[in-house]
Amino acid sequence: MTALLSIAQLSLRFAGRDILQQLALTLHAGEVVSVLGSNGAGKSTLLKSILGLHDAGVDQSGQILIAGLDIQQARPQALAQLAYVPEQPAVYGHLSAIENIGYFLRLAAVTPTMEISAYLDMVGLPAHAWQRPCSEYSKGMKQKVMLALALAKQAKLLLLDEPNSGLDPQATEELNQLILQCKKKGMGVLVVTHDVLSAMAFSDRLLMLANGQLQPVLLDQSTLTLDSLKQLYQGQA
Ligand SMILES: Nc1ncnc2c1ncn2[C@@H]1O[C@H](COP(=O)(O)OP(=O)(O)OP(=O)(O)O)[C@@H](O)[C@H]1O
Repeated sequence: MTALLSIAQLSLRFAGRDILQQLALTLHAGEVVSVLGSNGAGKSTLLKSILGLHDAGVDQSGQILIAGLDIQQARPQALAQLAYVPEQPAVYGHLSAIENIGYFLRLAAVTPTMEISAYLDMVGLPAHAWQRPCSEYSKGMKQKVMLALALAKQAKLLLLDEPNSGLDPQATEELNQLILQCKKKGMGVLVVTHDVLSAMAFSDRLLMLANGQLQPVLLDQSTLTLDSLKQLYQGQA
């Protein structure tokens, strides 16, 4: 089975400082992987590498394949396979959910297999909001629009940056369930987060980014304390 995300020997330097060092990661269909790490560890840098967003001048080496497609050599085809939800979901405030999704699908030259409203229904966005401008939406509602777009686009790989930040407990639970729904549909999901409890709830694997590399983390919710987490982040666990 082709991995949906395959990263090999990824190294990246900013101003002579190593941020990622020979980093490796493989993620398959139906798998949710969460990346934890201290502030400044390089989590957003890693996402940017996967998205091919670094300036041409950035010192980066290694290989990133999305559904078997090289992000450097077949960028448009590789990017067509993924959906990215940034920490602040990027939707046009003056457009409604339906208009936003319609616009982004047209940009991607994708014809959805169902009505856009069916995808909004699937992610649980209340019908009364569908035609309202997204500037009136909460963060959780904007995330739902972006997840509906990911489903309509039939993205294979979903990247989520800090999805739980700024969400109240109910919105957090709804988002966690949506991530599991994407997993059930066979998407591969990569989450960068500081919300360890949520990550434990929806992830198949937890990884810690430290010293430019990803290491597996095993956590037991029953013994989790702030102290044990601090130790984990300091590499002493
Ligand atoms: N364009 C850039 N030029 C130079 N240094 C950068 C650049 N972007 C990020 N950095 C540095 O690279 C390091 C990793 O940053 P990054 O934003 O990836 O960390 P992070 O793990 O996402 O942190 P946080 O949890 O705070 O969001 C930091 O020291 C940051 O200052």
